[in-house]
Amino acid sequence: MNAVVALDAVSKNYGPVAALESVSLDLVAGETVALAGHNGAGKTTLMKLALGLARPSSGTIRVFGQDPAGRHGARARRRVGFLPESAAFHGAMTGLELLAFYARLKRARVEPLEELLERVGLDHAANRRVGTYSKGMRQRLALAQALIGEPGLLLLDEPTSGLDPDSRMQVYDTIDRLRAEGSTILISTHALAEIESHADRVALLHRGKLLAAGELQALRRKAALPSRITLVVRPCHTERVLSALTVRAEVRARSEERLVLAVPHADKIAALRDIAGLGEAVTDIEITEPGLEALYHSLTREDGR
Ligand SMILES: Nc1ncnc2c1ncn2[C@@H]1O[C@H](COP(=O)(O)OP(=O)(O)OP(=O)(O)O)[C@@H](O)[C@H]1O
Repeated sequence: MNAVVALDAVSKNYGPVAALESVSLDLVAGETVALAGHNGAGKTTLMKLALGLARPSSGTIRVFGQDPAGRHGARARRRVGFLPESAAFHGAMTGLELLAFYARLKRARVEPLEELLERVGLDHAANRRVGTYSKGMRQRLALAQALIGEPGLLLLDEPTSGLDPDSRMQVYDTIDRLRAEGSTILISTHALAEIESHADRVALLHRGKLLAAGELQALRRKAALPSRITLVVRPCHTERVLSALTVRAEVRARSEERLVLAVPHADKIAALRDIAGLGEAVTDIEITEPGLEALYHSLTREDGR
């Protein structure tokens, strides 16, 4: 399958700082990949390389088969929509005027702009001055700006940064809709816990290195992190529950009526069978699989950092 974005052993140095170290990563048409990592991991640098705003120190990057910073990069760059980490707009213009301005800059068609505002849930505010928009509305306007010209690739740099939970949800709703329509999207984020359900694959960056890339389920299996089982037990039954377990289980927390266990993924079903056999000694159960944050911690520990 042809990659929309293909990085092959890409390194980028800023003087002594290695912002990216030999990163190889492909993004194929129709998939949403979360580029996840903490501050300074190299996420924005990777986006800048994909936009042709910077060149790799070594290795190659191709966007739609072209070097985006090369002689023929303009054709590829025109097919990319970009949401920068902090977008600033002129407050005196209306949402619609602003999109028309950006459409002219991009030499894109101006007619479907109302439709774009509708897609990001801003049609009701099309003729309001941007200065009266909330931060969440401005971010959705920035997303609409990135969608001008029906780009084949969307690069979203920290799209939910600094937003309250409601606004974050609205941005994710828009991203989910674009994803369902088959857009190709690269989202950079340090909000590891919340990105999980909004991407097909995750690429974990840490201090310029790609720690892992793949579907979350597969990464979880590979990291073999334990599942967390929380049990509510009848008073004074915790010991009985523990002695009934035939699998390795680490007790993470314990009180008279509550047990929190860490159980290896491979032993989870056997543990549940043991617990089911206890009848009414256990009154409630909750199973939590390790999230992206736990995975990231485990991989950075392995990496010795
Ligand atoms: N123009 C530059 N000159 C010098 N160092 C830079 C430059 N741009 C980035 N860096 C450094 O490269 C590293 C990666 O930065 P980058 O902005 O790509 O990370 P990030 O993952 O996007 O971080 P954040 O989440 O904080 O935006 C950091 O150590 C940063 O200080």
